[in-house]
Amino acid sequence: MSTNVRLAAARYGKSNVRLLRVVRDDGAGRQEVAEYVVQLLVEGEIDTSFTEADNSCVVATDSMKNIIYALAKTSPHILSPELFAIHLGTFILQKYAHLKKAFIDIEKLKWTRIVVDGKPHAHSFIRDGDEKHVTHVEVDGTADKQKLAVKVTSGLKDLLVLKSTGSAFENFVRDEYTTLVEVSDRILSTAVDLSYEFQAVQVGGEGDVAALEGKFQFDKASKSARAATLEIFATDESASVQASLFKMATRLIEENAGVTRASYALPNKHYVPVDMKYFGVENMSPPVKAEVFCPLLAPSGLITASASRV
Ligand SMILES: O=c1[nH]c(=O)c2[nH]c(=O)[nH]c2[nH]1
Repeated sequence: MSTNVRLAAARYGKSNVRLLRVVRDDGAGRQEVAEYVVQLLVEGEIDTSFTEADNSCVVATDSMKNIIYALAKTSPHILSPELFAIHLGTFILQKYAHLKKAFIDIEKLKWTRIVVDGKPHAHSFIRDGDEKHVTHVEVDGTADKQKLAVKVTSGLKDLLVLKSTGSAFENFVRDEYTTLVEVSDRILSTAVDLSYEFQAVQVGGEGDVAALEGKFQFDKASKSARAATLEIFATDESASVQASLFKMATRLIEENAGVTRASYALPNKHYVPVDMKYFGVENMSPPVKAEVFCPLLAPSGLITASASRV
């Protein structure tokens, strides 16, 4: 074995654990469903499994998958991806003394109630979009297993939006490399990738998990983040993706007291006006008020930024 190489970092677990949980409210004759894709990784006293082929410290990733399914059955928090992730991280660290940190990612798929005769149906749902609610939870029991440090970052991804006007892009750097014309009116389209961080908290055990919902109102934050994103996108007279992005992040932080930071990654999915003047059709009358556009698959711009509470 080499003497000048050491294990610098190690983390392992199960990814892509797919589950759907039915929650029955027989009294109300209603059912809820939650479909998740879960990843659970851990850190701790596991180095010898890498360096000495010692599996005695390895909780098998197969067992981790079983723990995810077992808690999906028993957890009172299953309908909240954030609370379920905290419950899962807390559970695994308190069960196994040698595991010190847990990292949980959950992607929640979209199932919206079908409306029949104007009323939401009791147990039928439609996948109405590719958009996913996501959460990333870090639980740290390094200092104290009865006082776990918890960090939650939630967000959404693959939310595809387009506006056909109300967007301009002017006054940018013009030099020998510039071919883009300035436009006062253009199509703006993006696939929103958003994440927002909550204040760090301490959790003693499963009993404390429910209290976090009262503190952070994860579900309300998720709805408010989505609404802030969509409403600013629609109503802002956009000077650029950059300027609209910062307005979205500002509103999100202002509306959610528990959120400390909001980060967006917004691809600028270009729609290019088709130039038809060569065959005598006026599509682009200055300043480029076009009506027929060609969607460009690639390349796209990519605008990213974070805003934080001061
Ligand atoms: O909103 C935009 N921001 C840019 O930085 C940029 N660059 C570009 O070519 N088009 C756009 N649009």
